[in-house]
Amino acid sequence: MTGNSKYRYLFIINPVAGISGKKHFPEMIARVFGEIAVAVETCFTTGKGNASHLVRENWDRFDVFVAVGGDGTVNEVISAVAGSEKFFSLIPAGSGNALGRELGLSMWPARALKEMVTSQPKVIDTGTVNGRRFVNVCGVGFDAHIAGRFAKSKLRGPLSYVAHVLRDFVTYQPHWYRITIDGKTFRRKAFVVTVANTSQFGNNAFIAPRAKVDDGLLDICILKPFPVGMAPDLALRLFNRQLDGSKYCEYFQGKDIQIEGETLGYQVDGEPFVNNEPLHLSVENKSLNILVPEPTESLLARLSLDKLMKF
Ligand SMILES: Nc1ncnc2c1ncn2[C@@H]1O[C@H](COP(=O)(O)OP(=O)(O)OP(=O)(O)O)[C@@H](O)[C@H]1O
Repeated sequence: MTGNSKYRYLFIINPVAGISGKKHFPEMIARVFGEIAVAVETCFTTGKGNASHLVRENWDRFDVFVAVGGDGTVNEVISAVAGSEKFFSLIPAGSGNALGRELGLSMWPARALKEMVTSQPKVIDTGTVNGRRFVNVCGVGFDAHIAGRFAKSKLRGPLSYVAHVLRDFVTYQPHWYRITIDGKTFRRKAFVVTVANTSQFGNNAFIAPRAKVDDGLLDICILKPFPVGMAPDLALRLFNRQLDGSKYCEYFQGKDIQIEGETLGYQVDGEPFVNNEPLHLSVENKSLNILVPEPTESLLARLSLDKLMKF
């Protein structure tokens, strides 16, 4: 028996997240968790918004709501759990898996599930944008453009992201934005303006390398227009946690951010939205109880990969 045996778990599985089938998940979850938790149930989402609905519908029956899917599923579950005494957890099974990677979880669902048995409680920050909750990143510009493309695409998985980026980044036109960070306002033409609670878009693309999920701050990365020839250097920096060292990047930290612009399609944890109002973003310090295993080999593997890439 572990300390987690006192909890009642609801696993909310998105059947279309990522590229792997999910039909075997309920059986796998019952096998691993059946004997150690007070109660374990699984359910499948039926469409957009359904994961939040499933949390609310089952609120009193469970202590831990587990998202099984990608960052869109995570966003829907955390939106219903944040600010309460209930716990959130996740099995990364999507295309980008930004939060799972940030927390050092295994990208192999079966392994992540086994590691979850020994999870420890932690409290992390979330952000809000015009009243909508996010846990990873929110942004305007090229990332929002790609989120829109990806949402319409039938192909999922990391390679689908790469294909969209390669197809559109040469022709994408940067826009002007009026940005206010903790009361200081300035204008910038930008390829991307990202406001980040965690350091990455997903797939270890570190748009905000200094971001920490529990520091009470949002990190703002402004990627200015750059010559096409600089794309390989910026891509290398993105995956090597060094984007903030580029002369095309301006980097800030703050708690209260406003973004105004003519074109304000934006993305929230990878999901696209259209908006005609200025975006108001703020951090909610220590607003989400999570249950995750201590970072082990999966995080260590990532760290040693980072070290290798520096040589
Ligand atoms: N049964 C369903 N049928 C169709 N879409 C669904 C269903 N359940 C959930 N969705 C939607 O699927 C979308 C994609 O899910 P999710 O973001 O978890 O996976 P992903 O996009 O593959 O991974 P990532 O966000 O990590 O890149 C979300 O917008 C979610 O609302």
